[in-house]
Amino acid sequence: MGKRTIQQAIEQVNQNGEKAFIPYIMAGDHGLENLRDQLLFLQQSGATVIELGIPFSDPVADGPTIQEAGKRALKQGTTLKKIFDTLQEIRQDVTVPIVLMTYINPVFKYGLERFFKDSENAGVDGLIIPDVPLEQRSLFEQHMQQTDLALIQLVTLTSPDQRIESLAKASEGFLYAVTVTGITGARSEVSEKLESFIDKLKKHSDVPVLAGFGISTPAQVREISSLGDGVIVGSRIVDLLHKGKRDEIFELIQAVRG
Ligand SMILES: O=P(O)(O)OC[C@@H](O)[C@@H](O)c1c[nH]c2ccccc12
Repeated sequence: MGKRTIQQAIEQVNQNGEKAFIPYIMAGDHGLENLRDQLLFLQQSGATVIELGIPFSDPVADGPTIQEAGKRALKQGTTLKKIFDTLQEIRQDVTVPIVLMTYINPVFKYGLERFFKDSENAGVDGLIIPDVPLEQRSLFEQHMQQTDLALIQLVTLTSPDQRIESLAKASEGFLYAVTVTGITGARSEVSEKLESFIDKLKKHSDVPVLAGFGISTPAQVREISSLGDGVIVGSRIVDLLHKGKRDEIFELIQAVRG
């Protein structure tokens, strides 16, 4: 468990000549009583790591699909405390590494020290906190250092070179290459600049480079995963899970196998 677990899981898949697939789901969408089943389904479908979103009332970086999932989760009474309790109960059944994606506000509300401690106790391996820039890391550095959690950094196509370098160096577990500018959600064309962008990231990063945002079809999964070490898919997974189309999720995940 911890920092190295995420990187190792991805590298192991890559060593087998395959790419990594990280599905994102919203914790508590359809009730936390279903979280175990959802995670096990993703694991059995071939997920390398799972990104689990914490529902929040003001999700500035989320597209409409994930915003709706967050609203559904909140309506079900999902709280951070209940998520940790559920994870603790089910964690031993789920073998894939888990990354929590949360905005900083719920973390402050929960209590910084308590958040990092409970994350670790619940078997969380890494964190994505998109609204805390690298420079502000000192906000929680002290508490984070007492844990073995990986802090995953996001880089965008529009980041200046120097910034790309520092983010690539700082990222733990993997480096998240944001492949479109703007919010999350499906889109149809692969950016031409993507290939050179991912090459550049690979050069500066000691951890695997995975691309995410706007990936929604098996063809896109195949194409984009081939440029780096794997892909992250959120909105499409959330949508298919909501509609009960599990066979399509399976197909999407299996697309990383070529
Ligand atoms: O939904 P998409 O377009 O497939 O993109 C993944 C993304 O949703 C997921 O990683 C995520 C959900 N919320 C976020 C907020 C910031 C960064 C990333 C995320």
